[in-house]
Amino acid sequence: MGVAAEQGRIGVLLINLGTPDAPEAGAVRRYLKEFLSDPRVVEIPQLIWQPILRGLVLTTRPAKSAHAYQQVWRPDGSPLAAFTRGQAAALADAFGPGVIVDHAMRYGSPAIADRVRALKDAGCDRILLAPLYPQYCAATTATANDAAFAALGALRWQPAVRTLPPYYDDPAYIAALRAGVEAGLAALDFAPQAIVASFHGMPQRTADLGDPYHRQCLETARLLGAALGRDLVTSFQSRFGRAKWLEPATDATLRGLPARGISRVAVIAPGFSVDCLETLEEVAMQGRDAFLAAGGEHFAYLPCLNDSPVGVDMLKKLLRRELEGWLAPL
Ligand SMILES: C=CC1=C(C)c2cc3[nH]c(cc4nc(cc5[nH]c(cc1n2)c(C)c5CCC(=O)O)C(CCC(=O)O)=C4C)c(C)c3C=C
Ligand SMILES: [Fe+2]
Ligand SMILES: [Fe+2]
Repeated sequence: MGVAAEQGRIGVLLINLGTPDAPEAGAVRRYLKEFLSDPRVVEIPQLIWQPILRGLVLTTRPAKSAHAYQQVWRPDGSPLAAFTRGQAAALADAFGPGVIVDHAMRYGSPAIADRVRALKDAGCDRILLAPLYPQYCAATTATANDAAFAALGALRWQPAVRTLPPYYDDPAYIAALRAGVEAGLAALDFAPQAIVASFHGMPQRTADLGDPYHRQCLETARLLGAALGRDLVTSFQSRFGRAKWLEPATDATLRGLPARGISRVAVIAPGFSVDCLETLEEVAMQGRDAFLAAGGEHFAYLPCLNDSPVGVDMLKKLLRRELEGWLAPL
């Protein structure tokens, strides 16, 4: 395509992780191959990792994961994709006619490179990249930005670019989480003795090498606990592979609560911008089963902010702030 006919627009690109196109082994295999081949995600030299990935992981995991995806798939697709589309749609007109809000996925579609080019072709000479991860992790935030920068590297006439910083301690994020938890608790027919805040895990080594993700999760939990006026039990889920991951693990934590006299629990996943396989299947289904099997009596999973008005308002606030100087002050 030639030079865009119109310039002077601003693009906002919401970026999330990505998800398979269908809850079937073939589609899951394609997704996992791209995801787990990212050196930002699995930090093992490719010469060693690729034979394990192709010979072992991609021959066994896709069928199991496809089965898990089938438990949560919606008529309009993967929950992660549907909620991310919902966020982009709800934000579409948030910043006026000169601002185009779009969304992309780091793995699968819509691809980041395609959406960056589309924004440029639509006349955006300024783009705000917004990886929707409250806590920074190189395996999520950095690789999303890397992919966008790689796409920019192919352009003769690059737009100016900003990136949304992590927002793990932002008062607007904590307030939105608090509102979501309070509404969720009010709708329950039991009073939980504990609230478990489950974050996605990562290898302990990644934290030791300087990734701030772990301490940003702990800070989010501390601030949210203070806002709610009660301590949260913090844990880390979705362990992958044999290395030591962040602890305590969510499944072990849930299994251990009844023995500590806690038989009524609510679980939240504040690190996930939207509900997805990891929250809806691993926590809300497997976690519930584990807790009840260990003697728990009441279990509730409270949804992520997703495309709720409270969640979208919070994103609007964060994004508007990053657009300061590009847009006239409010
Ligand atoms: C080496 C493995 C992984 C690291 C490191 C990792 C970090 C990480 N992931 C998220 C958010 C999500 N992960 C999701 C799925 C998922 N994650 C891994 C592995 C690692 N994640 C796998 C193999 C999978 C696929 C599912 C499976 O086969 O079990 C998802 C959900 C995707 C969906 O389609 O719904 C999210 C979201 C974060 C925030 C993070 C940082 C620490
Ligand atoms: Fe993950
Ligand atoms: Fe999982």
